[in-house]
Amino acid sequence: MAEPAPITKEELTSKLVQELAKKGDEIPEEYLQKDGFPEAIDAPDLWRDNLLIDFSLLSSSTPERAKLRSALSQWGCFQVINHGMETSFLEELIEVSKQFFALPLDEKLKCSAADDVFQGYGSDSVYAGAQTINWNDRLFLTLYPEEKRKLQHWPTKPEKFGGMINEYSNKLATMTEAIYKAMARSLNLEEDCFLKHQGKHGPITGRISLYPRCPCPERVLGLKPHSDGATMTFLLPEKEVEGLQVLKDDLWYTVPVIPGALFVNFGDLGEVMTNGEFKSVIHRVVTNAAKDRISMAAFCTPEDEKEIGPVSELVSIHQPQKYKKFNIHEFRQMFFENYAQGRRTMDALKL
Ligand SMILES: O=C(O)CCC(=O)C(=O)O
Ligand SMILES: [Fe+2]
Repeated sequence: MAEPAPITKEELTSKLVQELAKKGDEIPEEYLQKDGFPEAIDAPDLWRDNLLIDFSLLSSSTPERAKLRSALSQWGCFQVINHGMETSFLEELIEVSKQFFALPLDEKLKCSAADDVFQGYGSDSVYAGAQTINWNDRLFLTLYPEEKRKLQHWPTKPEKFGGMINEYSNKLATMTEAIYKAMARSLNLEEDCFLKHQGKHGPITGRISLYPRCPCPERVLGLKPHSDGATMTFLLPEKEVEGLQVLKDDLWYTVPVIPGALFVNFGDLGEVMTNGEFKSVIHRVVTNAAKDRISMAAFCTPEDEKEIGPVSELVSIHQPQKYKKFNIHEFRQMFFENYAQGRRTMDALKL
């Protein structure tokens, strides 16, 4: 199956959840989860202790790296604080994103994803195939490195948007490098082991999502259970509205919003790279009837020309290779095909 063909702006508009939500409380069948879905557990202490990483300690503290290792191998995610970005800056990023989604439709369509479904403003239903559709609209943008940005899809309004996103992306690129190093050291590997494998300037793609308030939250998901087609994802949530949940041992856990913290999760390419030492976490987003929710996800991937596969340092007689080797183009194709059929790409990557 090929990637989806471009669609017209009219088709795109007809699939926007924000427009649908304005029409009233009737929800089309294709958004409804037939059998509902299980509730999540609140375990706030876990997120304030075992799964909370102090970024400023990663380069100097062995215990902090051990905590990182344990979080990634057991859960595939953590929250990170003391990363050097002010809480007020992060809150403003969400605010500016809110302002984008609040613009008139015509203005937003200037960044439309109609001609390229993986860049710009649009909704998931465009390429969801015959499955239940996610209750969200989003703005997809290549954030890093700068020369890969497709600026025709970048909003010019609000005016602050471009500058703030630029600052944020550069900061994430620096953080990624430091986290890859700490991950390697936590596994007693050479510090540059994962960095060499990924390249220093692997693309970071942003996905800013709007989950409009939903009249039927018990039957509708903002984002269905999935794992990310990335090595690692940084997620900046809106401070007042929770929605993200992660799966561990068949139970769902609410991810609480910790002001100023970023949620970091491992994706499929990260699990492959570490030969399964670190897990690609399955997660989902629930909706709520009271408020819209905004989040900003940033997906880190390897440099395009890198071969993807488990690093040789984590393959041995005692630790057989668990995943195939492939390149990013093969991966994107597989990811899209599996996504459209509601399957996990991870399963197709196993040997
Ligand atoms: O909105 C969120 O909290 C999660 C977003 C996400 O999982 C994704 O975009 O892949
Ligand atoms: Fe995700």
